Parts: sequence; C-alpha cells; structure tokens
Amino acid sequence: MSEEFRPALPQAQDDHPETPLERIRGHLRSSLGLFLKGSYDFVGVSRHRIPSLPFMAKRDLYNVRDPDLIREILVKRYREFPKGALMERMMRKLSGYSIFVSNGEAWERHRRIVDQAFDNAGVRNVFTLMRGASDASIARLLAQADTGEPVAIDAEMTHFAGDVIFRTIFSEPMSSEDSKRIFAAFEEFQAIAFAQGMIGLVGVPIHWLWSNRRARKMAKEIRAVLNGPLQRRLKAVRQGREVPSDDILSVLMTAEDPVTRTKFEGDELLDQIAMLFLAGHETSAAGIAWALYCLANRPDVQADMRAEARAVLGERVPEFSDMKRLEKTRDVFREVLRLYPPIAYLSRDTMTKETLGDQEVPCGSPVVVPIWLMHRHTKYWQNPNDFQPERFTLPETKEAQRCAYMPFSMGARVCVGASFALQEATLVLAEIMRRFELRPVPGHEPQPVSRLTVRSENGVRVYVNSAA
Ligand code: HEM
Repeated sequence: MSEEFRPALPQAQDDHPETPLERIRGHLRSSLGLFLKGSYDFVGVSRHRIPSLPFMAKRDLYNVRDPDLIREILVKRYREFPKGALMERMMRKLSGYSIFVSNGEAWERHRRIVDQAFDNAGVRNVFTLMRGASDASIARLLAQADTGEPVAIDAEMTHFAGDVIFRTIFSEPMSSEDSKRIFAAFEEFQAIAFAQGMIGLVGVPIHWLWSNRRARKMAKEIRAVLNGPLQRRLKAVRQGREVPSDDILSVLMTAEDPVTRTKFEGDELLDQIAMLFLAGHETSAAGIAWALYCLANRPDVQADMRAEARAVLGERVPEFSDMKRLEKTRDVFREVLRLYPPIAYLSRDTMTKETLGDQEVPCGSPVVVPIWLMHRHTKYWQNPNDFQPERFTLPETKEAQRCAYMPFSMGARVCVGASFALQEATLVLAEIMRRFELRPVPGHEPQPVSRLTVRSENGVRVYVNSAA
C-alpha cells in the first residue's frame, strides 16, 4: 500500500473573520465551514450561530453528531423533521414542488410513484442504456489518452453521468449540442441556487435577489432540453406508435399511485424529470470524479481493480450480472463516498420546539446532519482521512458502517437512486480501469468545496494512458 497519498482536505476556513460580511463571503465559497463546524470526536448536538448582517434576526443551527439522534430524525420521526422551505424555494424554478423538496402527503405520493421506476427490476432494465453512456465515455477518453495532456476528468464524468440519466429516462443519448446547453445552464443555475440558499439562511428574503431573473432563464433553458424528448414521447403515445416500455419515462408516465389513484401528468411530469436529472447526475458525477482522483494517486489499487475487471469481464461487453462480482471496484467507490460524500450534509427544519440531546431547539430551526463529519468521525473510523478501500471488508468496520456511514441518507427519504448510482459507478470505474492507467498531475491538488454537492473548486485533472 502506498503511504504517501493523503487525500485532499478542505482548506481551513477562518472561524474568526473580521466582519460578518467576511464570514458570509466565506460561506458563499463553501458550506463545509458553516455546516461542518465542530471537532471530529464529539458525540452530541452542538449549536452554531448563523452569520447574519447586524440588522437581521439572530438564528442558530443545530449540528447533530449522535447516531441515535440521527436515526430518530431521519428514520423514526422523519415526518416531524421536514425538508426546509428554503431548499424548496431555490429549486422551484427548475423542478417545481417535486420529490427532492416536497413534504407531507405530496411527497408520499411522489415517492410511491418514483419508487416504481427505481425498484430492482427497473435498475436491471436500464443497464443496457447505462452501458451505452459508458461506451460513449470510454470513446471520448480514448481520444484524449496518451496525448501527454492532463484530462479534465470531472468534466468528463459530468458528461457521463448526465448522459446516463438522460438515456435511462428517455432511451436516447444526449446530443452534444444539448449536453453543452444543459451543462452550462446547470452550472450557472447551481451556483445561483447555492448562493441564494446561503443568503436566504442569513435571513435575506431570496425573492428580493436580482439573481432570480438569471436563475429563471437558466431553469427555462434546462427544462426546454428535457421537454423536447418528453413531448416527442407524448406525441408518439397519442399517435399510437410503438414506444420504449422499460425506461424511466415509461414508468413515470404510466405508474399509478396505489393510494390516490393518480399519475404524474403535464407540468408535474416535467418537474419530476428535471429533479431526477439534477439529483441523478450531479451527485454521481462528483463521486466518480473523486474516485478517479484517489485512484490516480494509488497505482496499487488501480492494479487490483484492473485485475478484477479483467478477470470478471475479460474482453467482453459487461452484463448486469457482472456488477455484483466487481467487489473491489464497489468497495473503492464506497470508500470514496465516505471521504467525499457528494451531499455533505442533510438539512431539516423543526416543526415544534424540540429537545435534541442537551439542546433546546426552537420551532423552525435548521437541524443539520453533517454526513461529512460522521464519515470522518474519530470515534467510529480508524485513520479516517486515509483512503483505505479494504476497510469495507473488515469486521471491525461493521459498527462504523451501521452508525456513521450514510452517503445516501437513511430512512423513508433515503436516496431513491442509490442502487442506480452504485451500478453506474461500478460499471464506468471497471471499464476505465480495464483499459487505462491514471496518473496524478504534479502540483495539482483538488480543493474540496461543498456547494450543492462536494466538488473540487479547481477541477480534477489526471493523466490518462493506455494500460498495459
Ligand atoms: C453517488 C450518487 C448519489 C448520492 C451520494 C446521493 C445522495 C443522496 C442523499 C444524501 C439524499 C438525501 C437528501 C436529503 O434528504 O436531503 C438523496 C436523495 C435523493 N436522490 Fe440521491 N444520490 C446519488 C445519486 C442519485 C441518483 C443516480 C438518483 C436518480 C437517478 C438520485 C435521486 C435522488 C432523489 C429523487 C432523492 C430524493 C428522495 C426523497 O426525498 O424521497 N440520487 N440522494
């Protein structure tokens, strides 16, 4: 095992900047400072003042680092800790009141319908479509390999994950023109949504912000790209033409909620598709890019994965049944999701006055589950900042996995696409490893920042060469 590689840590954020404005500016750069405050060995609930301008009301957020309380919030009493209104306001322009942000009966209905598209059979059905996106990504990498130039692997993985979700929803690849349009618009939308979220937390009503016009324009652009194939499909159905029957769109259009006997229709269908597109590509892209950064720095782990991919797949096309045999590959991805959880924290609001641990929490307060901190908690993990994929095979890590590992959250609102994400990551990582060898770019250390997802502020670049 290589001893020299230390996975990049976020730059320390100054806890005592001169002015409230400076503190706010720091949080606009990355929320890792605000939401992940506190030591990595504390078990309990800590209270933190939300930075605010002098004339704004003072509010606190509550950071929960106790596995039993986390379970209570996410699993046992999830209805009493709904998602906050701020997130919903940020996302409304792009995806209406859809599954990621909704609460109560509306969410229960959304989830019952969306679950039908993502059950196990659904994930198997879309495997061929995923493989199409993986083949396209390998072809793009082949064109960039052995050139002596670093490859922007984070941008490539964003393209890959966007293509996967587009193909698995619509049964068609994303055209290169659409992919350029949608990624540019998404990048801008996310930057605005994150900044608005941070500003909104401080207490500024976000509907006052000038950036709303720009966010609306970007959301319109994204929806237009997704609406094209949706309208084509609806027209084909109206005309009685044959349409794909096993992609995500076909299930979303036909699945009926068993309780209310309703379906997704009209704008609501486009809202849910836009949400799935966002939730389904940004997180996976972030995770896979971090995995490739870690692998570039660990040739020994690459060699193990290459041997596994070649033993399981040989020279042939991967099949759905191969995925569960790529165990090392899957453990590498699980370890990367521990070190760089794409969603660094979960945020909920209290609906009444609550007592959490030794804290009295007023009604309407933000309660944060800091996934990042739990994944590096020294009470549960040995050498928490090291990249050690083999830890997932050790019996002594079982307890940590049970109480301090939650990259996909837990409980009723657990990620709907968890199996889907593990499958696409396993597939593309095995495909990359069986063909290529990655090397780090000297002097380039990615800088983790958490905006909507945990990304590198300065990109992720690696050398890609053909493997022997
Ligand atoms: C490595 C990749 C992924 C990670 C780490 C991840 C993580 C998460 C987390 C932590 C949540 C809970 C958020 C919260 O409660 O505030 C979540 C929810 C969700 N995820 Fe994922 N996700 C990933 C990939 C995907 C994919 C591929 C899809 C769809 C294709 C997806 C769709 C969703 C949806 C719809 C929700 C909302 C579920 C609900 O509220 O009922 N995710 N994800």
